[in-house]
Amino acid sequence: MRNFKYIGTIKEALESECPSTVSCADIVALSARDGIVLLRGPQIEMKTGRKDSKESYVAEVDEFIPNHNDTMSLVLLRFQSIGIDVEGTVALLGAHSVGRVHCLNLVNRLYPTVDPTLDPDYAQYLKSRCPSPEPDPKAVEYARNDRDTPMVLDNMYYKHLLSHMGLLLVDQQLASDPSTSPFVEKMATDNGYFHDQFSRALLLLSENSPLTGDEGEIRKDCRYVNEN
Ligand code: HEM
Ligand SMILES: [Ca+2]
Repeated sequence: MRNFKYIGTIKEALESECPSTVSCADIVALSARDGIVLLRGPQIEMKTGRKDSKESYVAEVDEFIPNHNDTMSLVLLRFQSIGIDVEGTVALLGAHSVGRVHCLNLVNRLYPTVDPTLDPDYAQYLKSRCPSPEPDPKAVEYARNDRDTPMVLDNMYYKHLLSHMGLLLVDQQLASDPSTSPFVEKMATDNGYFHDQFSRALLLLSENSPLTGDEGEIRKDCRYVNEN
């Protein structure tokens, strides 16, 4: 989302070469595929042919996208409802082996008291990154998801979870919940296993109820539905 502008750049290049042919939904999916390779993750063969929606469903986002303070059982239920099992959900969260989290989403674990499940040294570091209990929502104040290998999609995320260095509550819960912790332990020791499960689950995610044929359109500008 942080670099959504590049979706527009890719769309412009495609439209000038081959108008009204490649959907924004396919651009997003293939960008994820290529981003994963650039971050030294697995090569995932993805299908194309998704259409873009003819309406905007912003109101449905809150209903279907899990929140980082949700319980583990609710998070698992949400993924299960689109055919992704517990093992796959644990693997998908491994995407938090790259990228950042804004302080706004972290301060609830740091102030007024530090979440006791958080490693104390790590909490101290996070406080230095996020010194105010009430960060300005517009400020670019953040902590990296993974301080050791921030630009590699590897199993470092799971090693950190086992050392109580999960950044979001949802991350830390993955290591403590009995239904997910066995997978966390296995992924922490086996990067190949993590990559295999991540590939399998990302394919399922990318093929979740696509619009085909007349159900959708090829948007001209990814930020707007077509006029007609
Ligand atoms: C229970 C499910 C999930 C929750 C609650 C969740 C929540 C979050 C939150 C709160 C952030 C920080 C956003 C910010 O402060 O700017 C974040 C970042 C991120 N998430 Fe997730 N996430 C989930 C699943 C996933 C999945 C399935 C993927 C991909 C397969 C993913 C990939 C990422 C990435 C790459 C970032 C870093 C973004 C950046 O650097 O700008 N997340 N997530
Ligand atoms: Ca990493």
